[in-house]
Amino acid sequence: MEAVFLPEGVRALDQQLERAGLLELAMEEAGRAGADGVQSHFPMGRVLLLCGSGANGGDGLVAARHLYALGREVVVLAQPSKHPLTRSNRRRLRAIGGTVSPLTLPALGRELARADVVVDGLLGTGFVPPLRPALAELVTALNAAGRPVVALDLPSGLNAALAEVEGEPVRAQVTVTFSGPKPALLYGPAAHWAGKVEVAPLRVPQEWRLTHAAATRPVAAEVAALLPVRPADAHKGTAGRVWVVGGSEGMVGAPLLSGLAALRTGAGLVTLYSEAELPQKIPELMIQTRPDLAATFADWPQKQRPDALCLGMGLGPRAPKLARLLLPWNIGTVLDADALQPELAGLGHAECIWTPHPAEAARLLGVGTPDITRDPLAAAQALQRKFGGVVVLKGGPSTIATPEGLLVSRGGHAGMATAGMGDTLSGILAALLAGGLPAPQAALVGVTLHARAGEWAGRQHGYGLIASDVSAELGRAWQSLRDDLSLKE
Ligand SMILES: NC(=O)C1=CN([C@@H]2O[C@H](COP(=O)(O)OP(=O)(O)OC[C@H]3O[C@@H](n4cnc5c(N)ncnc54)[C@H](OP(=O)(O)O)[C@@H]3O)[C@@H](O)[C@H]2O)[C@@H](O)CC1
Ligand SMILES: Nc1ncnc2c1ncn2[C@@H]1O[C@H](COP(=O)(O)OP(=O)(O)O)[C@@H](O)[C@H]1O
Repeated sequence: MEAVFLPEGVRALDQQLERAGLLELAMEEAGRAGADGVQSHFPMGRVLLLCGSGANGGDGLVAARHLYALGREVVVLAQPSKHPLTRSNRRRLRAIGGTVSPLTLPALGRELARADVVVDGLLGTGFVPPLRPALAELVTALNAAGRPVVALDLPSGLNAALAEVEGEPVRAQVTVTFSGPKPALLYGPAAHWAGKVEVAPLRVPQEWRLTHAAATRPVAAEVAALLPVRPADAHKGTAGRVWVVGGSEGMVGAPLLSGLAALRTGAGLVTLYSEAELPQKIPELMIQTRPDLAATFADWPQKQRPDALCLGMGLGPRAPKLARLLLPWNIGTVLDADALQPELAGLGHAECIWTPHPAEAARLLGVGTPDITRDPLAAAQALQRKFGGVVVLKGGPSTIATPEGLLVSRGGHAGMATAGMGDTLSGILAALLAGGLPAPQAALVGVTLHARAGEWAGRQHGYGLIASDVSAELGRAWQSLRDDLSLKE
């Protein structure tokens, strides 16, 4: 289980490490991981290390010592050290013959001309934006030189907590981040500056890491362990009955995509309910057309209710009324698209999943879309508190808010940025709910399957992949996720 950290979490963890007398060892491990990152990605040539005055600079000085010991040609330009461990690591570097020169613009210019790779140990989680002008000038010069950069913890000038970018941060090819990733390394546009992100968890007790984490990012095997296993004598009645309630004139494809995804995720019986005529394109789907869905469901006998509902895709303005009617059924319910309306605040129950994309999330919270995308963790949490149940704030990655905490998804493919992809996710989630997974687990498994199927489809179709390609790959995605579990066992 990987931990996602905000700066305050890193500070609290550092305090705990300091009390235990382990902070120095943690910096040693961090610096060594940084040096290993340089060695594995840029094994040849002269290394220029830029070190700030805080602990991030200390990591840089440790990295310099390891690289020097490995026989690399090393040049260190550093600001005056303020952190006690940064000071002691400066002394250690000097003790083995390394030199440290003051970090000035002329010195940087000279050394950049001769460097093959640069290590950015200027600022980490202690950075408080905006970047002061003297450092901003150095960062601009560094980026203009076009040398490959390995950033320690995060590229200097990025606010670790946020996905937004203010001013010009260091542009890194590789970022070696410590303890766990920070939101700025997970979500664009900030993450675009970090290059390839490698996590050096540091040998910190798992419990300490999780205590101070803002969110977690489960590894594939942890998600795979949640996949339901069906008995050999299963039949369509036990494999989960899903209803998709959606579609309206001109919007007839959305419920079909949800229905297809529900079938491909293993739902035994999938029925589409709509007030519009839906084309019978997928023979395995049962289609029920009703002139007034609210009247149809008002007196529906409890015994004939499905195992899970998927509501809102292309449904139009009737969606909130139907949501009010169907949420009290208290069965697994996915609310998407037109069913994502602020008037439904507080109506979520333990088995429901709201699936907004950022613009829908903004509508639900009454804020602008940039307020959502700059801080997806906070937005997902606010949505969960306001609407109840489980929230999947969609994106690449998606953020899942449950009453127990926040999760960040892995995987996906840029080709998934196409219409109908969210409808597909809704169908997957509904099938998992119908199969008996509790909503928090269904959200995590569903988002992971969707992303992985997108990866498989992306290999074949690239940016031209369409939503039904993702459904076609769901079986392979499921199987490959199970393989991750078997490999671990
Ligand atoms: N558990 C872990 O994960 C571990 C993490 N570790 C590492 O600790 C790092 C955090 O270290 P940290 O807290 O010392 O802060 P850090 O990022 O070095 O920045 C402080 C410096 O920034 C400066 N500064 C601030 N704002 C500025 C601005 N706008 N413009 C210009 N300058 C500005 C500020 O200057 P001052 O305000 O003091 O003048 C101060 O000098 C973390 O990222 C990771 O690398 C490991 O070592 C151990 C285990
Ligand atoms: N670049 C990407 N990487 C990973 N997943 C993506 C990416 N772009 C889109 N997705 C996923 O595709 C889905 C898009 O949903 P949405 O915008 O609601 O589509 P629609 O409304 O057209 O059905 C979300 O689940 C999102 O996480």
